[in-house]
Amino acid sequence: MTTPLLEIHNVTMRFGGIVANRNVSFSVERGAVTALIGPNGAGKTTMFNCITGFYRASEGEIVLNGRDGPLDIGTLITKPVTGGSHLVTRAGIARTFQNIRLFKDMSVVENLLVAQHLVTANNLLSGVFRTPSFHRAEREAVDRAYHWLREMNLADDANRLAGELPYGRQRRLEIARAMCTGPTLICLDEPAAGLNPSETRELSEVIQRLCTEHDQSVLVIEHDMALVMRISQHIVVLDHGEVISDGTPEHVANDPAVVAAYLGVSEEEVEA
Ligand SMILES: Nc1ncnc2c1ncn2[C@@H]1O[C@H](COP(=O)(O)OP(=O)(O)OP(=O)(O)O)[C@@H](O)[C@H]1O
Repeated sequence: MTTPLLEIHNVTMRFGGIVANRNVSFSVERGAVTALIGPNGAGKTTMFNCITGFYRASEGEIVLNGRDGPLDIGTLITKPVTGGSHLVTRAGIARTFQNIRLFKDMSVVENLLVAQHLVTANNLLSGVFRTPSFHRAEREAVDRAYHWLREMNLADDANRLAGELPYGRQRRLEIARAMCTGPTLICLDEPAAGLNPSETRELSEVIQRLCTEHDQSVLVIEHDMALVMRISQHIVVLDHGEVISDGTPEHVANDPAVVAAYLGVSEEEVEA
C-alpha cells in the first residue's frame, strides 16, 4: 500500500476557550478527490487553515509526504526567521479561498504569471542582466499559464481583466493560478459557492479532469452535496470539530451519524 499524500494525526485547534477541531485524524490519498464536509461551524475551514499553514495546530501533527519526503507543516511555518505559510506553498500545497482573491485589475494571464514568481528560481541579478536562464524561465511560465488556461476552458479570456470575468470563470481562474505553482496537493475552499447550475457542472468537470488526466490530488471543502458525491472518491465528515464519518461517498451517505448531524437530530432518532 502506498503512503497517503497527507496525514493528519490527532489535530486539535483552539481559539482561547473555543475548540474548533478536536483530535482530528484522516488521510488524503494520491491522485484522488478527498472532500471535507460538515454542517456550518463544524471546523472545516479551520482544518484547511492548519493544513495550508495559515494556523499552527494547537496539538497534533500534519505530515505532507511530498516530493521532498515527509514534511511536518507545523515545523515549516514556525521555522526561525524564514518560516511561514509561503514555505507550505513551496513544499507543494496550493489553495483557493472561499472569497475569491484574484488581482482584479490585472489580466487573466498576468494573474498566472505573478503566481509563478513565488516558485521560480530566478533572482534579482538574473532579472537585471536578463540571463538565458531568466528568458527560459519566463518562456516556461507563459507556456504553463496558457496550458492551465486551456485546461480550465479560459484560453479565450487570457487578455481580459480578471475582475471583468463572470463569477464561474473567476473560480476556474483561481484553480488555474493554483495549478501554475505545480502543487502536489490542491486545496479548494468552497469552489462552487455562488455558482449557477451550469457553472457548477463545468467546475465539476474540470476538477474531475485534474484527477483523471493529471493525476492531481485534490482536497475540497464544499456544501453542495450533489457536487461532492459526483467528484469525490473519499469523504471525511466533521461535526462540532470532530470526525464523525470517513469513507467512500456511499458509506458516508448511508451513515446514520452523518444524516443526524445534517438534520440536527440524534443518531437514535435517525435509526428509529
Ligand atoms: N479565528 C477564530 N477565532 C475564534 N473562533 C474561531 C475562529 N475561526 C473559527 N472559529 C470558530 O471555530 C468553529 C469552527 O469554525 P470554522 O469556520 O472552521 O467552521 P466551518 O465548518 O468552516 O464553517 P462554515 O461551513 O460555516 O464555513 C466555529 O465555532 C467558529 O466560530
